[in-house]
Amino acid sequence: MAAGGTALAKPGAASQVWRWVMANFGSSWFLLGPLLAAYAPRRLFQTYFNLFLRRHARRLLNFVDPYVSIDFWDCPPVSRYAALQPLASAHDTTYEEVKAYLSSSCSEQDARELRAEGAKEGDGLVLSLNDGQDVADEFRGATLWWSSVPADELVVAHAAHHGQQQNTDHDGRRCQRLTFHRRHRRLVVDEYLPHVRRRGRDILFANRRRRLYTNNRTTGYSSAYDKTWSFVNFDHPTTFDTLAMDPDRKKEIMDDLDAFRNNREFYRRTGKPWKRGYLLYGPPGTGKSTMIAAMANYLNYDIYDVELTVVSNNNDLRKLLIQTTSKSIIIIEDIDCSLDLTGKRDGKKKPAAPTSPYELHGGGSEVTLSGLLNFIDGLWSACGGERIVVFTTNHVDQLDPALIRRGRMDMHIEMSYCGFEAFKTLAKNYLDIHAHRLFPAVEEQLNEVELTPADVAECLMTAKRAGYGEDAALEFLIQELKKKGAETKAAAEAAAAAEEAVQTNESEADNDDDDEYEYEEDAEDVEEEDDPESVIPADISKYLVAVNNIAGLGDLSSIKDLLGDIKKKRADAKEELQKMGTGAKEAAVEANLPKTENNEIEDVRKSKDART
Ligand SMILES: Nc1ncnc2c1ncn2[C@@H]1O[C@H](COP(=O)(O)OP(=O)(O)OP(=O)(O)O)[C@@H](O)[C@H]1O
Repeated sequence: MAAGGTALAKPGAASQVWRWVMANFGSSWFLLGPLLAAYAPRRLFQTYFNLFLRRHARRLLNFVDPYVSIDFWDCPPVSRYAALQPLASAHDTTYEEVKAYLSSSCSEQDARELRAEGAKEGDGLVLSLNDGQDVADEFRGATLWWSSVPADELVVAHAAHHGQQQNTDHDGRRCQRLTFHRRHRRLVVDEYLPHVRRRGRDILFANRRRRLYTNNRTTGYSSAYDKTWSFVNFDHPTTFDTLAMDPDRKKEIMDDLDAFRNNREFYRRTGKPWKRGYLLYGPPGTGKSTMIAAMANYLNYDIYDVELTVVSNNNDLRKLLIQTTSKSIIIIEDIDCSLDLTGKRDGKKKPAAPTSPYELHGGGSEVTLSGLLNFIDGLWSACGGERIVVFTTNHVDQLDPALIRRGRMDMHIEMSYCGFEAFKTLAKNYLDIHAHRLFPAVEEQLNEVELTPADVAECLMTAKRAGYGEDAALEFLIQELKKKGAETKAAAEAAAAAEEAVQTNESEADNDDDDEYEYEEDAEDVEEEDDPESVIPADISKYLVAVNNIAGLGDLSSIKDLLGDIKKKRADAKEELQKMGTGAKEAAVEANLPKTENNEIEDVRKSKDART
């Protein structure tokens, strides 16, 4: 307007310009003007602006306002359909991560008006900026500002700018805005934002409530609506501090877990999937399950407890794996009892006879060793990363070596009977004592007796429940250990006696076999030498003394018959002997067998007499 005013103030000059324009462009302007006005005045202007002016305008704008902003929108609620797609449901979590990051920054910084919301999981609170508040953040020498912008404000501005209807999709949503100088653009995009996301993820992970999952029975016909895993919150109180085991071994395991957790780059560099297998083996009650709980608490991981017997086939097993999250421990307890996994890797297992209505309708598990091996370290096992697989067993020797070879089960951990160091942990847990005058006596007994930590824990619990003090509780434990020692000794003696008896019987049986062997050889010699005397070896006289009586028979065929009969009789007698107890056996050897043989010999003699 000011320029127009000046022009009006100088009519002479203006009319001169006008005259010049009309002289040069008058005719064509009069022709084109109405056309342009009718068809494309606005478009023409936009094109002209984009081509020639925008660059200059932008330069000017940069000069006036060199700041760039990035908005992070709250995600719309996940649709029901998306929630049913396990792989697709990984919706963008950036907003949550940014908010978690800001939550920690906000509490440290001096923003005055904050908004507090309950964390989605766990008991924590998420603090965020109230509308209109902003907070500065420093990163590698750059200053950046975060502010919370109400969605309505953004929507109105956006709609006004584009001349559109207000989009109601944004209702109730919020936006976190990051503002920074344009010279930090690369730093922000390449380093700062990944840092914010990583840190936010860590905060969300630390605040979440841990879960213990178990797999639901599958039928082989699962649909997208089937829930593969069910879960409860995992609140097991066991830690490595309360786990009773040798401290050096415990430290070794903790170091191994640390090395696993902190070595993401190492796994990436070496091309190994980021996972590790642990085999826990030992007698019942030595703390295998307790160890898993301690591991989960130490790493802050979720637990997926796989019940193999309700997984119908290898395909369903793979689906289970896909639906586990990273930072988790997948366990298969009592792997030796879970399924018959001793079959050939590729061979299909022979279906067992159905034992329940479920199995009758085709519900039995067809998971094979091969399927399980793929589950542990096939291609699918690498998805997600940061996973630990744990097998437990009471009978490590019964497992297929392929299942537990190093590389699959990287660390084999033996959980053994309670030693003195382990006892000290239990004494601290249950009696709250670190040392006591009775400890040496307990140590002495523990060196003698094999008692599981579960047994020792139960003793101390019983003493505690009975209201015993420290002295009485330890005395009680010592008595229990002595009792157990006496029982063990008696059992060992009985076992040794039984063993000795078995060995005696076996050596007797061996002697018998030797006798038979020699006897057969001698009988063959008889045929050749035709000398009945030589048939009777003297050293088997214990059972065959009566045979000497027929030395004068002289009839080879009768002797052969006799030998055959005696042999059969002895075999029968031996079989009977094996069924008898030791005392009865001796009696039979002394009394029955010779008598039987004598009778037999007598019978043969009679038949011989009859023939002659
Ligand atoms: N090493 C241990 N440290 C602390 N407590 C233990 C330990 N071992 C056993 N316990 C106690 O005994 C109970 C049973 O132990 P746990 O279930 O861990 O044994 P397990 O070896 O897994 O037995 P199973 O082979 O029968 O499953 C636990 O609840 C715990 O209270």
